[in-house]
Amino acid sequence: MKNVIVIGVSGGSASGKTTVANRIKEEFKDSVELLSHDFYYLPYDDLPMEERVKLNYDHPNAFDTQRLIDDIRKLKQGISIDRPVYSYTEYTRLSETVKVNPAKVIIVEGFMIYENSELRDLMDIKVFVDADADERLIRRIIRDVKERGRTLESVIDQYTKTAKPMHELFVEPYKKYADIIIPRGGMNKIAIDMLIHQIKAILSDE
Ligand SMILES: Nc1ncnc2c1ncn2[C@@H]1O[C@H](COP(=O)(O)OP(=O)(O)O)[C@@H](O)[C@H]1O
Ligand SMILES: Nc1ccn([C@@H]2O[C@H](COP(=O)(O)O)[C@@H](O)[C@H]2O)c(=O)n1
Repeated sequence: MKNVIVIGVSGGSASGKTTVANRIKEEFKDSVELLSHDFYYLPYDDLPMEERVKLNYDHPNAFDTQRLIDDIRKLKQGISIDRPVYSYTEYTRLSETVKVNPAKVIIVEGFMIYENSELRDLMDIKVFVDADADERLIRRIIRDVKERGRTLESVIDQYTKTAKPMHELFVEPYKKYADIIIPRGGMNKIAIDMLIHQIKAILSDE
């Protein structure tokens, strides 16, 4: 397929990546397909739930990143894919898949997507959504308790033991690969308008 543009949207957990991706989707509508790195979490279905909840989900080894890379390559070639569906409440992959058709704009969203150079090199524009750690933690607590079936204690425990230290190892150091750093995420209208303008320029150039 001609004119495919791949946009990476990274940033720490609860920084506003999905909000920014949705703003781009609103603009380009059906020309956009969104692939989240989180869809590609490994299922760990050989382990019981009580073991799965203890794993480190902020490490590169927790993902099937090669499948995401292969899927992006297929979409760029005009081939549809069946992407996995992940459940944060079940801590595993569901049995169903979702068909994703090739689109002009593919957004790849995830907190650790710039850590893998093969994945990074597939992207035409790399965005990093920036937010202070305390704001992200507050948002994460609210979201994980409301939407991901977690207790306050479990969110704080996971944040302290894995999410925060892994962010320092696998997210923050890779911010340097971003082309654009967006503070205030989805609320930053000027940055998002500039990004939309740039996407339109690339699409009309090709
Ligand atoms: N700029 C913002 N100000 C306040 N809350 C925000 C902002 N951006 C996102 N949120 C909220 O924070 C939570 C996480 O946002 P989301 O976009 O899903 O982040 P991410 O995809 O990076 O995890 C959501 O509940 C969202 O509504
Ligand atoms: N079973 C899982 C899998 C992942 N997580 C956490 O999700 C975070 C990434 O999602 P964002 O939308 O916040 O980017 C990541 O930090 C993992 O710790 C989880 O809690 N449980």
